[in-house]
Amino acid sequence: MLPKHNPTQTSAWQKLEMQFMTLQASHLRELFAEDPQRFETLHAKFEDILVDYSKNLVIGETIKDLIELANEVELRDAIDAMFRGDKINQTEDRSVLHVALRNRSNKPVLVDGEDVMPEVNRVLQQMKGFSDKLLSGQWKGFSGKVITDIVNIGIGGSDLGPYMVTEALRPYWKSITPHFVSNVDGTHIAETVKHLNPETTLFIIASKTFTTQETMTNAESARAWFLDKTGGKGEVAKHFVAVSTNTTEVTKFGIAPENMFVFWDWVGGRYSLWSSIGLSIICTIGFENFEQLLDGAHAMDNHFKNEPFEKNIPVLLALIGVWHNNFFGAASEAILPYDQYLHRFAAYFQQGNMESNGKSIDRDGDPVTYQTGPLIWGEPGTNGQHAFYQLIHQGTKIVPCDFIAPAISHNPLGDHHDKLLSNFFAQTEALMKGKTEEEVVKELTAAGQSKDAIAFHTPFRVFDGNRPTNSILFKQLTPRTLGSLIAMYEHKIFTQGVIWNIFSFDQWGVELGKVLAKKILPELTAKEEITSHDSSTNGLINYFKRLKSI
Ligand SMILES: O=P(O)(O)OC[C@H]1O[C@@H](O)[C@H](O)[C@@H](O)[C@@H]1O
Repeated sequence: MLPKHNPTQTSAWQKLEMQFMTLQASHLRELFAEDPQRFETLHAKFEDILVDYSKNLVIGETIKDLIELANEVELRDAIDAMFRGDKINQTEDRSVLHVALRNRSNKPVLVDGEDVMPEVNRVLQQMKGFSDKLLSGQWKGFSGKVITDIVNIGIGGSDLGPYMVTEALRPYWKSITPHFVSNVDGTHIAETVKHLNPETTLFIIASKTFTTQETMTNAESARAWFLDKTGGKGEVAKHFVAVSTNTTEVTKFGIAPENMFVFWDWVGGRYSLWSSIGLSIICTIGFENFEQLLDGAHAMDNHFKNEPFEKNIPVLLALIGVWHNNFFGAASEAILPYDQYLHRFAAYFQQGNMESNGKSIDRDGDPVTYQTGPLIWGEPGTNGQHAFYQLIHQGTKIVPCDFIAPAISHNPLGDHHDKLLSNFFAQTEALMKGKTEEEVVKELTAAGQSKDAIAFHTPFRVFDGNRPTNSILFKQLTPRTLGSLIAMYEHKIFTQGVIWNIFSFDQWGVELGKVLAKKILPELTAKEEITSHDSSTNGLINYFKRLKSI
């Protein structure tokens, strides 16, 4: 079980409140001027990944108190409980063992007294065998042609991870092109299959439960499209495989047991890309590259499990996040990768973070009296700079940002990468330093502006600065590095959940809407006026029906 502590009742919290009083009156520019060693003291390294957290309004003492907070809430015990396989997902009575999926040491991990590693390795070998056959052309479609395209049909955790990773690792693609269909909006599947050849396309139906409305609807439509396009000659068994924990439902759908790849209830949907949910990743980048991804995550797992908190990157990032969220009142965090390949990274961690820590009931069942998970958002640099950075630089809200960049591009075109990285460095410097009134006046005077013009223009051109950022810099976006980066954020989320005393591995908040949608569905085709809801919902449904002339 996880230890339970109200973080605001710890002595560290009181100390942090005092620190906040002092620090909120200081400016990062001064802190850098006062301490030339600031970068040296406030950065951490893991393999070639450097995390610079010196551009946050913290001093050594703050980090010390934040670590004391982690100690007071017994974070170390919580980490051990997860790795040990304790049922820390108490509201679903499940272990939380995505770390076992990438446990490259193969040391036994017990769930209900049974080692899960043999099963994990068996499914990995099954996926290797399948992807080898597919990529070598040995697996043929019903008409004898090799598979050129795969379509992963899944949603949430059964879509976001594989989609993000295959996009991030495009330089490692082999002979098969992956496609992803998630939305129940018919446009998604229709537009995806439009240009595909059913003879050379394989569908992977990915769903932990195999009951998710969106996925099952899309899977049925895919099967109908396949049978229609092949004039009924197509063999479903050669073009459909499934990834699920639910063997009964998979069999009912008509997928042969040998074409089913299982995983287990101790794998959370949003932590499942390491399991057979990663089948589309393996079929795209090959098994060896997927192993590298697992290796990178495993190395980060060991770092998280063993490093003292002073040097522990996920813990430090989590603590700094708590500092911004609970003391400075920052409601969101932006993830800003300066790497086009990471264009789905923020979207991926929107689910990872917000579904895990978007909770308001503590582990005793009581409402929390403090802020929990932040809103997560972001776009790749430099696109964001020309869109929403205005607010980050001069708006009324504090948006702590993670800037992420590789030193070496997979596409070394002219000076593109140096230009990209010059922006990466410039933005965090600008956000930290800002631009003073004095500097603006000097600049306008040098430009020959009149006194009146200077007086008018100055306030708009001042930048307060003092805006917090982390910079995460590494050599190149390889499968191994990506594995480490994903695991780093996963463990940051875990750490924060422990501090906030909430259950990070359930998602009851998504259920209510699903239930109501089921109730509404038949009402949309019923002849009569709908009166069973509130006036707004009734009004909207009835107007929709009028528009559709039902
Ligand atoms: O993989 P499944 O069972 O189809 O579930 C997909 C998604 O369903 C959503 O309802 C859950 O909130 C997600 O956590 C989950 O990833």
